[in-house]
Amino acid sequence: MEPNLHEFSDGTVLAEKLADQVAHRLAAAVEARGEASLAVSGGSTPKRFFRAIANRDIDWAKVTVTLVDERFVPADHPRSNHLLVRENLLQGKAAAARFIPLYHDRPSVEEAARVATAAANTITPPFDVVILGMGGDGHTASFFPHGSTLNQALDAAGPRSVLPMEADGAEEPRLTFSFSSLTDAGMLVLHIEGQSKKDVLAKAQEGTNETEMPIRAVLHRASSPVDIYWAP
Ligand SMILES: O=C(O)[C@H](O)[C@@H](O)[C@H](O)[C@H](O)COP(=O)(O)O
Repeated sequence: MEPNLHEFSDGTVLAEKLADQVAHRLAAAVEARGEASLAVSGGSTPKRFFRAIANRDIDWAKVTVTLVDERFVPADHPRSNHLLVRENLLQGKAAAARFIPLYHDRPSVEEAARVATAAANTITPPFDVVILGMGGDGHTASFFPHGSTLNQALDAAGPRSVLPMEADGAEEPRLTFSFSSLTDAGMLVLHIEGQSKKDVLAKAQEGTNETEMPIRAVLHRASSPVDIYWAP
């Protein structure tokens, strides 16, 4: 299934439009089921989107927010995605949302992943909305090239779970939802900005080697349609 490319004049216009679409999807889920779920990425790109969605007028008390991946650092560490979400998304109206962290203070990232998997299993699958980013090396979530658990993480038949991941491209051990947890979302979005990311996307779309560019797994075999949101 070919991804749908949505291009915008700048990151602010993109953030507002994406926030409209995500809010609509979450509100519809709450209307239909009495609950909704949103899994977001960390990094620098999502910040404007977080601030835009935070004040959309939906029943946030019925929305569960989590992360597609997390650095294995405490929530007060500057590289924590939980910190990023707490400071930019779980504000205003969205402060009422339930947040499920991936980081847990355990002696190993493997033990933290087991605890995170149990906590994540309280979220009714599939996610209503998943927002992925992409690194310049073609990673997404914490599916890093040649990552320590990459084959397991990208296995479409694998269990819905949070896995530990270590890789040369990751500054610290990571916790990441598996491919099977993320790619059947009601709304599956890849949010990238800048020409260099667009060039990386084009290279990813041309090739097939997922170990080299794990984003290819999402682009080529996600069960949900992929909506790419891009601005210069
Ligand atoms: O924890 C993370 O870093 C993210 O989940 C990661 O997958 C991110 O989406 C890309 O690295 C892009 O990051 P930027 O938006 O900062 O380029």
